[in-house]
Amino acid sequence: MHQSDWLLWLLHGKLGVSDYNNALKVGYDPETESYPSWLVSQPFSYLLPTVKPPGTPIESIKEDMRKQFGFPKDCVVCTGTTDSIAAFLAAGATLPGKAVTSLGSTLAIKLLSTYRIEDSRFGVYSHRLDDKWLVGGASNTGGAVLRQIFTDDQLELLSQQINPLVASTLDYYPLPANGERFPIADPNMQPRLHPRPENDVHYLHGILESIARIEAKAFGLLKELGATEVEEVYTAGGGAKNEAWRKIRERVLGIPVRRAEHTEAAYGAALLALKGACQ
Ligand SMILES: Nc1ncnc2c1ncn2[C@@H]1O[C@H](COP(=O)(O)OP(=O)(O)O)[C@@H](O)[C@H]1O
Ligand SMILES: O=C(CO)[C@H](O)[C@H](O)COP(=O)(O)O
Repeated sequence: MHQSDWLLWLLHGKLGVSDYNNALKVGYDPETESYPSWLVSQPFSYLLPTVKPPGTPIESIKEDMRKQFGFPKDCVVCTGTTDSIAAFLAAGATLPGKAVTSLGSTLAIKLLSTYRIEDSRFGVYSHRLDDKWLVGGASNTGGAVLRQIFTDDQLELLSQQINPLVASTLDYYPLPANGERFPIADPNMQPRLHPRPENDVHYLHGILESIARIEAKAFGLLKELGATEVEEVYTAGGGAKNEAWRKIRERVLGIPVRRAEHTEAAYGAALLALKGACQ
């Protein structure tokens, strides 16, 4: 059971229901809308959840939960999705070639593509989004490694002093611990955060630029593997507020990079609930 399935179960009380985005990671195939036969033949397969499209009504909210949280009597609980897909939905990107990079603790990329791409050599997989595909993966770089070095206040102050139009020559691979998933899949990959210059503005500039290069490598890889080519990137998550970083990324990626109008994944989850309520 996925975390979100458990949380929803507390609300509706019907055990073993999931959506095809969360269920992907337990082997569900969203294209054939079934589990593969090798999985179904396992002795534990009775534990696999029943899968519905995201935003499908499951059940009315349990009476005790309804009273505890003050929901209306007609409140219905719907299937959800994963956090970075919810961030994609929140950003409002609807056309192939549009992508959302979630700069939270990690860096998660979702590119809307007409084609489905799977390549475990590089940690690339596709989530279904109605009749299209969200191609991408999640890198362990991102905000968690920044927080190991700087406070959020320092990040804000130092970033204001960066000149984003000038390329940093510092070359790092910022990771919070050993191990990377995408665009390099290597559980033993070591972080590279040295040499550290004396000036913290230069250091942060080098780190942000290096993370932007990882993002560019990721989009380049998706193109090589046959995904629809990225045209524009929206940004969600805690890193979305960093204007210097946005400009660095725009220079490094060579395409428009915008802050999403709604940068919270919760907004995307609410849109799914709205879809379910209209069914
Ligand atoms: N000004 C900033 N510039 C870049 N990153 C920032 C800034 N402020 C906060 N962050 C990063 O945002 C991250 C938190 O974002 P959030 O979307 O809440 O993450 P998650 O939900 O994945 O934990 C932190 O890891 C932090 O390093
Ligand atoms: O790094 C993450 C959480 O730590 C990502 O959000 C997650 O791995 C992305 O998963 P998905 O593509 O299934 O939404």
